[in-house]
Amino acid sequence: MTAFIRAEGVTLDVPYYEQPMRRGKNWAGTLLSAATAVPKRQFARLLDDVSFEIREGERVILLGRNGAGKTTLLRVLTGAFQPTVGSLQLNGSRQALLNLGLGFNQEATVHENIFLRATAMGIDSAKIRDVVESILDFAELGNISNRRLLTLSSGQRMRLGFAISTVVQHDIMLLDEWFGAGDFGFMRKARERLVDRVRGSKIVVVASHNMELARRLCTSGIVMEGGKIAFSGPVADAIQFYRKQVEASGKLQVELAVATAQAIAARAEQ
Ligand SMILES: Nc1ncnc2c1ncn2[C@@H]1O[C@H](COP(=O)(O)OP(=O)(O)OP(=O)(O)O)[C@@H](O)[C@H]1O
Repeated sequence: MTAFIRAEGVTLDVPYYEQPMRRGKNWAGTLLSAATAVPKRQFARLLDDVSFEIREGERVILLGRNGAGKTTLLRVLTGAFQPTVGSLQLNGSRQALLNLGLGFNQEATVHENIFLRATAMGIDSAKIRDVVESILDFAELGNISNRRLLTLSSGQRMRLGFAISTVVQHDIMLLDEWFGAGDFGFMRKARERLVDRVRGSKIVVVASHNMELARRLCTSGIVMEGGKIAFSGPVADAIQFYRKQVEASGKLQVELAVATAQAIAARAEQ
């Protein structure tokens, strides 16, 4: 089976509620306005007419400044969000490393959480039974597998999430940043497994600000800006485009700061 991802005119609108200013003349007024204020329902366009095709063998880095839409696009690719308009086709099994804590039940034990999470990932129960020991081994949690999840440290939970998410090799790998999970020793082990999974994947899409990673790992790049694709092409060109974009915005900010300082100085002289 040949893996591919094809997005055509993908647009995503999400509803959100805007809270009116809750400020009274005194604390009683503030309390009253907070109690009676009605939030206004609005829609935000997070992705706007996004089209691209990723073929088998491609490793794509999503670049862009904070809030450009990289994580949102990854969430659409995982199936967490359905496009409002446009179409998305994915051929191949997906492995998403976006939120390692997703699907955990705090009250359930470590052992039970492995079954919960792996089932949610679409792994059948016979396969889960086969891999449960290796997950516990990798996460180094075998000795506390009967403890409830809420008693674990955040690093231990992250290790568990990582071990479950990467236990099976998939065709398409979706990554949000090249994250660190757990302490130094575990991070080294996690990185090795990640490199292994990346090598074994037919398609990789990773959102990152890390240029070095982009150059080493990826074949092409997509630069996002305001929920749209600003550039798409070979990784070296994408990095160059992104660098120029960042430099231009830096220059603009300096120019704005200078203009503001000059305006303040001119006013002070009047
Ligand atoms: N549920 C939501 N409702 C409203 N706006 C949202 C929602 N989720 C994300 N956004 C907005 O969408 C935009 C894109 O967010 P996204 O997380 O995709 O950015 P990003 O490119 O991954 O940024 P970063 O590099 O900071 O991680 C941001 O302006 C964010 O505030």
